[in-house]
Amino acid sequence: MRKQIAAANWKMNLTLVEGEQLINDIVEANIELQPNQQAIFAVPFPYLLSIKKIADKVANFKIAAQNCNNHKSGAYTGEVSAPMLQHLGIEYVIIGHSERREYYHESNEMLAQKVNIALENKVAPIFCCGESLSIREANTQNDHIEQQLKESLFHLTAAQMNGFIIAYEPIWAIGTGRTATSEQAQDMHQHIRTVIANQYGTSVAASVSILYGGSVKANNAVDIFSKPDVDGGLVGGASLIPAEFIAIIKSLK
Ligand SMILES: O=C(CO)COP(=O)(O)O
Repeated sequence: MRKQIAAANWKMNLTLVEGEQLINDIVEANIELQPNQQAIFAVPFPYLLSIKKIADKVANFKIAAQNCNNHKSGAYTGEVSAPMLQHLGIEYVIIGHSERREYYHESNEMLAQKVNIALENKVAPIFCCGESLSIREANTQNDHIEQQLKESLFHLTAAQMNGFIIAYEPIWAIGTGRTATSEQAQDMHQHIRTVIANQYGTSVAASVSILYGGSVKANNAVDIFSKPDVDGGLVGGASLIPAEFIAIIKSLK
């Protein structure tokens, strides 16, 4: 049974004290998670260990970094490597968020390198894909997403793809309050699963968790997560508010 995941992406928000307060509030809610359900907190690099210490009180609460470099080590001032994350005990890393693709010019090819280096170091990628508004308006989103997956992931073996996590985040729905409808999310998630099935077979495709991201809130999470190919969400703004994110975790199926 594939994982159902509520992932918080704090982005570049909160002081450490505010972050600790937020995760403490969520821990204290004593949410009962099923064995296949997880909450993942993608926090700023300097907070990884402090937040991990609090999250570790709950078995299915995990920590993610928001990025890693595409090299193992070296003269890359200001960067953080996958081996560093592994040695901190960080289990996940977001790779290819649209904000990094846009502001830091991360190409599909560079993201393939990041995926490789994360996997080599046993940090599981949460690989993001998504289309811009102009691509959606031209109705070429399916081809666009397929290309992102092919160029960044399809060199992987079936064993590496088994249980992989992908986040579909339409750029036009991020931070805009304009969420995709649950039908639009389901259509794309089904497309993603079909593309994976064509490459790797149906059993690998069925094992991949596909999260939806883009203005997920407490009041739309149940509807979006109820769709058969939606395995939870990657949540920005609403993950910064305890009551909102608690409700989103409770909306997992
Ligand atoms: O980018 C996102 C999560 O990675 C989505 O952000 P919002 O939930 O704020 O739209």
